[in-house]
Amino acid sequence: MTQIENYDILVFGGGKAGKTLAMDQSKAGKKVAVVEAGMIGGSCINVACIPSKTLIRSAEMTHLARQMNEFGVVADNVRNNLVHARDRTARVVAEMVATNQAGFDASGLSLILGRGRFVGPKTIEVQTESGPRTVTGDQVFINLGTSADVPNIPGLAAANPITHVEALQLGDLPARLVVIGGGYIGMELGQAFRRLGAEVVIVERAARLAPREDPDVGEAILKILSEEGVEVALSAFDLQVSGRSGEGVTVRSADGRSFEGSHILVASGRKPNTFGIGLDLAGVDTDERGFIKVDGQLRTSAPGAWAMGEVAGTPMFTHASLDDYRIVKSAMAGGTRNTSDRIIPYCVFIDPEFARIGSNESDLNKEGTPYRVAKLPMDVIPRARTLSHRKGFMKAIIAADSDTILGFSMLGTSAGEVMSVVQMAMLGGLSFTALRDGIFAHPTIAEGLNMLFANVTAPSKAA
Ligand SMILES: Cc1cc2nc3c(=O)[nH]c(=O)nc-3n(C[C@H](O)[C@H](O)[C@H](O)COP(=O)(O)OP(=O)(O)OC[C@H]3O[C@@H](n4cnc5c(N)ncnc54)[C@H](O)[C@@H]3O)c2cc1C
Ligand SMILES: NC(=O)c1ccc[n+]([C@@H]2O[C@H](COP(=O)([O-])OP(=O)(O)OC[C@H]3O[C@@H](n4cnc5c(N)ncnc54)[C@H](O)[C@@H]3O)[C@@H](O)[C@H]2O)c1
Repeated sequence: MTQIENYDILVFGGGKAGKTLAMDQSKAGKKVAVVEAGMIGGSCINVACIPSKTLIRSAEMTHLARQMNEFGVVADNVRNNLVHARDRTARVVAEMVATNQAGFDASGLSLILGRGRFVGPKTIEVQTESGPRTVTGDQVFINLGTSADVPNIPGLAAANPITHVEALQLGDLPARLVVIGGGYIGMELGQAFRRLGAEVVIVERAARLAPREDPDVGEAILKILSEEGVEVALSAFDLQVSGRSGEGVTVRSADGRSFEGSHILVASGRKPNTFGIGLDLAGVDTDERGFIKVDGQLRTSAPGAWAMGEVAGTPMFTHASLDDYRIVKSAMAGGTRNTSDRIIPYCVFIDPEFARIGSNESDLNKEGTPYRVAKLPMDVIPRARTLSHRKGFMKAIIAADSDTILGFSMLGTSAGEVMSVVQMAMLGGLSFTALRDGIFAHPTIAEGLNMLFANVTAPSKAA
């Protein structure tokens, strides 16, 4: 065994929560090490949110350029250069990696690059370029993230499918991309590749897109994608794949439908990076899917070991992982913040965006909770007309017997930003009338909130 190096704080996996905690604790004077396989700054900036949103922006610009006539601009023969788009994406990623590296350096933490695995409680062996190192921590924080799951579909693994990692680095546009899964990644990248010039077919096993959202959301997204030429095959079960990605593939569903493509992208969910890393030797328990079991303050079953971010079953968003850091920091200082007392917003970066905070109709119907609903089509909002961004709607959910805002969903331009306005009202405990009667600048998209909340009906009187 190599000589053991001891740290006060040992962070295993440098995702959003882990790197933030590590810098914070190092600046506070603790001796801190981060064991990271190679993605400085974690998956968000290297292979996930940042490169996908950067490529999506290139796709959006291409799409807009094709519509220039509508705006009185003559732009003929518009086409996308994927190599330039890819290089722009790589530059944005490189800048953010450099910013993260500078942050690590300034904080004084030790970054140990190499794949790690537990060899005992709070003890990790790391395979670094210069050989194995063994490190321990008084407290260990596991933030290992997840990877694309390649489902057990006959022929899929043999087809050598690409994942988001390869898709975001392509220099040659696939002629026809078959996407397995119509969730976040499938919808975002499916639309982007269509706009970049590829034919795209999304094969989804659920009966509608965005199945966790209200049916009107999935229907509206389906219409938007279909109008752009993205083919969407719903209720596609028991798939079988033949061929190889890059050479030609065929996907068949049980009902006899067949989808051909040049490439296949798998986007059907994620699996935790917990396999083969000795969690049993560390005394850290996992659930049947491999996610680490934690309590409400993110403690694992092993004393002095915590888990944060996706690997701990936290909703798969960077801002949720960041909030795990806040919860752990609070818990370390004796605080009581808990994962059960937070509402996590999210935004799907299709165009127009879809964003949600709090409950939707489907959630409340399932619970049997009565509510009031107000809906507003985007095309009545003056700003949406000036921008020619008329698609989608806003929807607010209000308690049946009080003015409390229970939730907000929006499919429309700037949905992520407008949702944050409603989120602040919810966090501040404001009633919906504050958004109905507040003065918003004209003409902004947020101004639509005045109109939306003016549509809330009066509470029903108890009999
Ligand atoms: C294509 C895509 C787009 C996304 N877009 C968004 C978005 O727009 N907005 C949003 O909020 N979320 C988005 N997400 C989700 C988001 O990326 C994650 O929720 C976020 O990065 C938080 O991850 P994390 O902190 O759990 O861990 P990660 O950031 O995944 O970090 C885990 C780290 O552990 C390291 N690691 C793993 N195993 C080992 C090992 N054995 N030894 C050493 N190191 C190891 C990995 O290299 C990695 O750096 C997207 C995800 C994908 C895949
Ligand atoms: N904008 C964002 O915040 C953003 C963007 C991308 C990813 N993410 C995060 O990453 C997570 C993973 O994304 P994802 O798109 O891989 O997963 P997802 O859970 O969002 O969607 C997976 C989809 O694949 C379908 N599916 C599963 N197995 C299938 C099969 N065998 N055949 C056909 N369809 C199948 C599911 O029904 C589902 O609709 C997301 O849940 C999200 O939390 C967030």
